[in-house]
Amino acid sequence: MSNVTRKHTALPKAQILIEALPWLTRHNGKTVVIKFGGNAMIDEELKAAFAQDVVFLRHAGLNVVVVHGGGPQISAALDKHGIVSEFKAGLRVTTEDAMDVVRMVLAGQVQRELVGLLNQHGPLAVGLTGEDAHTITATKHRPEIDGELVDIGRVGEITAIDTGAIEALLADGRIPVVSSIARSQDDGHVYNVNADTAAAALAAALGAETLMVLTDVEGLYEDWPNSDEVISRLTASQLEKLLPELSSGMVPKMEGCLHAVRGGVNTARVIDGRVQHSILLEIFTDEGIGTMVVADEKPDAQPQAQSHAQGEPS
Ligand SMILES: Nc1ncnc2c1ncn2[C@@H]1O[C@H](COP(=O)(O)OP(=O)(O)O)[C@@H](O)[C@H]1O
Ligand SMILES: CC(=O)N[C@@H](CCC(=O)OP(=O)(O)O)C(=O)O
Repeated sequence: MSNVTRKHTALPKAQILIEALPWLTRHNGKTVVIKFGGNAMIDEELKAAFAQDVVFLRHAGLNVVVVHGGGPQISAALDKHGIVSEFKAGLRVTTEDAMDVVRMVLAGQVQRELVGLLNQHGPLAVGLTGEDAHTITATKHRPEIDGELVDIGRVGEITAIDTGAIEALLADGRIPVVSSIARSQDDGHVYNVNADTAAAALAAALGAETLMVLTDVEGLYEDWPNSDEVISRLTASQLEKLLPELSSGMVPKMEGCLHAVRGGVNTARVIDGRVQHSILLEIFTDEGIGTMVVADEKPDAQPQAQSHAQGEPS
């Protein structure tokens, strides 16, 4: 291949990199928390592409924190142990025996695998659970179902986040990979925390710019399961109104997005983790793919928007 031909074939690649510049400039030095859902870990190729995207962001100057799920992997392991999986209010009913399995699968299998994939690109990833260095502290969670508080075992409600260990890792150029297990603040147990909830709490506590939640749907469907119309953007207040209508896995996910945005995170996004390089796709589309949750418009911005609408010809 001649030098001229080489230049011609490389030019579109340079243009593609330049298209990412505004996003990368905006995010340089900022923190992004990426939640990789167990349902999005479909095959080896997808997991490898996820690791490439995360490492790319890290090398592009972002502080990346990975929080991983593993719901289907836990259910499969519980099944092998003859323990039936049951969910209430979108959360796994976690007996003491089940908790051992949850911890083994999340910290011993899923987290180890992701750390391994990331570290194929260099000495970057360090795995930890919420138990380490008091990163996540919880107390027993009793969700309210039909007006009654129910006991769902060793499921934790986050009471405190200590970002010290994660921040030290980020300052050292590492990629923390966090399993959603919490230490107890009062009874010496460990608790199972939904990974969306953990990711959102960490994003808020870290003052992250963005929370990205990778799952197995395109985003939040407007009228699930009847239609596949994805809501592309909604404000915190709009989401709050929608919450009571949501079901199953979307409940902790969207509650988490709301918590993150109300806690100061600029945008929380639910994106389709089944699409290869879905994280990088976000960089190249201004509005992003999937569903984006943003803070409510500032009060002083509203009158302007209203007067503009009023002034329009009917
Ligand atoms: N309104 C909705 N829009 C999209 N998905 C929904 C909605 N309501 C419920 N779901 C369900 O939530 C699931 C995603 O949550 P979950 O299974 O917990 O995934 P993950 O392992 O990624 O956390 C979807 O696969 C879908 O079955
Ligand atoms: C309390 C609770 O439900 N914990 C979750 C933790 C894993 C998780 O959240 O994984 P996904 O993100 O893949 O769903 C569970 O036991 O399944």
